[in-house]
Amino acid sequence: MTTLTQPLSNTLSLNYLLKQRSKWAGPNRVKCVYAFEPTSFGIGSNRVDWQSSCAILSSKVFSEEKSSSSSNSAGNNNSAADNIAAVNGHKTAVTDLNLVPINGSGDNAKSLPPKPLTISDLSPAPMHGSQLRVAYQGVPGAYSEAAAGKAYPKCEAIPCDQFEVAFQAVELWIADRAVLPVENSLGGSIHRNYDLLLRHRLHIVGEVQLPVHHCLLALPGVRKEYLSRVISHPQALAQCEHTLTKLGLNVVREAVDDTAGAAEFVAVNCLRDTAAIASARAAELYGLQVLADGIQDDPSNVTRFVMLAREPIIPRTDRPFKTSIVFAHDKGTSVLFKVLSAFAFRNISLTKIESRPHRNRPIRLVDDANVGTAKHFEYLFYVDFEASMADVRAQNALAEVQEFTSFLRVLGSYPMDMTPWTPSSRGN
Ligand SMILES: O=C(O)C(=O)C[C@]1(C(=O)O)C=C[C@@H](O)C=C1
Repeated sequence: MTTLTQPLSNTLSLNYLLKQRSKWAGPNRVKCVYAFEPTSFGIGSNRVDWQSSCAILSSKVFSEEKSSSSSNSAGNNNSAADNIAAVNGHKTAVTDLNLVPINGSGDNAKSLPPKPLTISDLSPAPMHGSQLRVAYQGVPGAYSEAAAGKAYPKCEAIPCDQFEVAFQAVELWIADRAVLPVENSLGGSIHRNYDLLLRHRLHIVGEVQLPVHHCLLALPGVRKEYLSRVISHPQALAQCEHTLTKLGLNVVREAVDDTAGAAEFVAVNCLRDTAAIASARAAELYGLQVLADGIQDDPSNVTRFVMLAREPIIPRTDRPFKTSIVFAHDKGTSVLFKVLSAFAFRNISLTKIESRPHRNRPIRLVDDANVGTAKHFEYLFYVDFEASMADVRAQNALAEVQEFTSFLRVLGSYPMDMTPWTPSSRGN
């Protein structure tokens, strides 16, 4: 039987942060310093939570700008703001969410032309008033660092040695956001992060797509013929597999934690027989030469990253949004078909469906009467669809999905990355 551990309270997290931050701040990497039993499911794991999440998401649509003092779609009389506080467990979320800029406000709002929204505008500013701190997995020069910079141009990027640590950094208020890869156009899904999304209670607040342009890096003076080994992140090795062969490199491939970490390893250990696959920026940072440029098998190689925060953002309808959900069902054979048809009938496009085995890992479900039971599911399904939770079609589709499933959680509703991109451009 799995028992849920108490989530760290904000006070606890802040005390912890005060103790640890001086040690971890600046260039030091955040390390996994403690372990806690991961919660099986967080906010939105049961029907009541999910319903209130949906109610909040649907009742506070900025484009309508109406007072939402009347009853909300969950059928109670709380204001949307109260609901946010209830779901997130503290009132600060309300203030936080009000920081989202809406078409200019204040005395001179009318004279200003409407400013185009950026992804970072839609995400609340940090409560501490300083630079946004963004956790990523890897060391400086990693693609994840570049993705953090693309998502939040003025952020302080905080390197973490594992994905799990990046999640924890946000949960413990050491970072304000985490930016993590979820899929690559060549290598497919990064399953570890799908599993972690489920085990942690962070919300997806945005996405960025980063063109990934790999280089073969070695110590200055080293020639290709000297190489017996190439090291990199497993995804990067997979993305360059054919090109390595075409380059005539008869080398052992070895996986390490991240691309820039591989470059650093070659440089620090003065390895003349080893090359790293990493970015041009990693070459500059660690003093390596570029032996081959653009070695990814597909020039359109792109990795999709998601931005995670402690609070959800308010979904809107005035620009394209995506919503990510995860669900499971424990009976019936046509459930998946029914779920997918809930979107198809409403003309909602699905951009991604991913199934993850969840065998022998019990999930604690809590019903409306607060009675908990442990259930086993064979698979969890992750679905991304192109609609905002502020869109009635999405609300209706999810209400229907809820009928067919035993577990449903909205991971986030967030602006789609619409950045125009050309394969030849270097993203890093
Ligand atoms: O190792 C890095 O530089 C990363 O940021 C990780 C990562 C990944 O996990 O997929 C990110 C983008 C590339 O697809 C290759 C590696």
